[in-house]
Amino acid sequence: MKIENICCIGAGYVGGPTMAIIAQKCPHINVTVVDINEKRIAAWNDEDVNNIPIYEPGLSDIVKEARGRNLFFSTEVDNAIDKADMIFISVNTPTKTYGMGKGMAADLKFIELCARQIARVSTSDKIVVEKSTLPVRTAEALKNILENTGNGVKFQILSNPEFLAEGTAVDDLLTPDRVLIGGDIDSEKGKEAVNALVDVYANWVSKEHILTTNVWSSELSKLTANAFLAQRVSSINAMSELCEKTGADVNEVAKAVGMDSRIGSRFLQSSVGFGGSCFQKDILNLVYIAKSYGLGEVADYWEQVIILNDHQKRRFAEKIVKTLFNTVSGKKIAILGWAFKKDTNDTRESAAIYVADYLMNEQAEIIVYDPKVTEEQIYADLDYLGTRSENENRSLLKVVNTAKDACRDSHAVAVLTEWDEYKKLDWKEIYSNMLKPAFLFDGRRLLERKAMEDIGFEFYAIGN
Ligand SMILES: NC(=O)C1=CN([C@@H]2O[C@H](COP(=O)(O)OP(=O)(O)OC[C@H]3O[C@@H](n4cnc5c(N)ncnc54)[C@H](O)[C@@H]3O)[C@@H](O)[C@H]2O)C=CC1
Ligand SMILES: O=C(O)[C@H]1O[C@H](OP(=O)(O)OP(=O)(O)OC[C@H]2O[C@@H](n3ccc(=O)[nH]c3=O)[C@H](O)[C@@H]2O)[C@H](O)[C@@H](O)[C@@H]1O
Repeated sequence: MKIENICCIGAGYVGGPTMAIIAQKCPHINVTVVDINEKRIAAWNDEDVNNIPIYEPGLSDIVKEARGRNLFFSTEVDNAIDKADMIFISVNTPTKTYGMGKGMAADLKFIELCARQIARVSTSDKIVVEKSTLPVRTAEALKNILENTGNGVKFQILSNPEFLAEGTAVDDLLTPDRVLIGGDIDSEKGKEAVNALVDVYANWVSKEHILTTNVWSSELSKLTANAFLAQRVSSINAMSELCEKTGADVNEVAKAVGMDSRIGSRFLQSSVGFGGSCFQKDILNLVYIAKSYGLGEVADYWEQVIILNDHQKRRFAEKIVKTLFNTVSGKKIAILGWAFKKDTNDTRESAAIYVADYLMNEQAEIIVYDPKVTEEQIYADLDYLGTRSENENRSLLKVVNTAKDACRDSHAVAVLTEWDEYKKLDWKEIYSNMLKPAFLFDGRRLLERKAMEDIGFEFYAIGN
């Protein structure tokens, strides 16, 4: 079976970059990315490719190359669905904020809406691909919706979770560690569908890196991968606190431990806590699934990863207050970095939001500088928390355009995102423009203790 037309529902952090790469690597396939968010689609279509809605190194060049040739962005969802042989569902699956499973389960309403829409408008057989991260056995529900249309159209459902990380999305998509495709491999039609998707990826990924499994293994592998990655961060962060008490240095510990080839060195960077749209959401989802099968110990085991992460964010903020003589009321604190990691403009679940909120509760005046995050986004993140009124958020926190401006006349500086440019700042000048004693809190282990102390800073770094 040869795929000629692909439709992707959801033009977000996954749908946009993933489809851009497919379009670039498969010029013989027409790829249409659709979304109900008109502003987002307009931005993807902006004449100036620098204005596409997602910042990812290398992405704008790929969009420039393929857009208008075989890559299209549109709000005409029905049209694109009907034309496609293969439909990726790449919509958001956030944690539920209401009703059963509130605060834990994944909210699948957007997924269900997509399935119903596909069922309603399709007039020819289609392969439906789960690209969103979903609870194990979601394909069963999708199948149920799709197969009960009564119009004779046949659907095959595949699971093809995405493992890209933000900030390195283009590289991750071009050279993935593996592509995972789950399908109904016990049936001929199912195998055909799996092979059709394998063939798409085989345009640039070697066959050894394309793994096929049954649907449930594929769905569960995605949650498992994120849980393992987040667990490593929480594990090293747990050690960071012990390091601070004992004189050990968490970077040295991470290096020593990571050199054991059975452990490996990646994902052992201690930090102010992991953020991002997925780690927390996917682990909560895993905990909820385990509980729903009555697996209390399994649920508790994974929940601890989140509990430790919340603790890490809180203890960093507490450290600032304690160090500043137990009060930050009326004190100016500069926050460098709002994105949840470097090289992305995504701020979802960023540790910076929680640290700022904590300090604002202590009546600190916060000044933020982030090279890629807009003022509008920063206020939206705070307003979303609902801790205080919109007016109060705007009076307690200001956003500026340079690190120098953020730090001027401040009592303390907190580095919360590991942007490369912060390493190259003129820290001497920053120090000279701050109130004394000048406190510097490094939540990312970005700066050298000795160099900072030589300048005169009172320096604190996670795990050291
Ligand atoms: N952000 C990431 O780095 C990764 C995310 N994922 C998973 O991928 C999925 C998508 O995540 P993101 O791209 O970050 O989300 P996102 O929020 O950036 O994008 C989702 C898009 O879907 C659109 N949408 C929702 N319902 C729709 C509908 N019925 N019709 C048309 N468009 C609709 C929304 O308007 C939004 O633009 C989630 O399940 C997430 O867990 C997986 C791997 C990496
Ligand atoms: O499902 C998803 O959404 C994605 O989630 C993560 O990707 P992402 O959240 O974009 O970024 P990561 O590089 O994993 O970082 C997540 C958070 O952990 C933090 N982190 C990461 C690594 C580390 O050693 N220490 C650490 O504190 C980062 O600063 C960041 O806040 C996974 O790495 C991807 O494989 C997955 O596809």
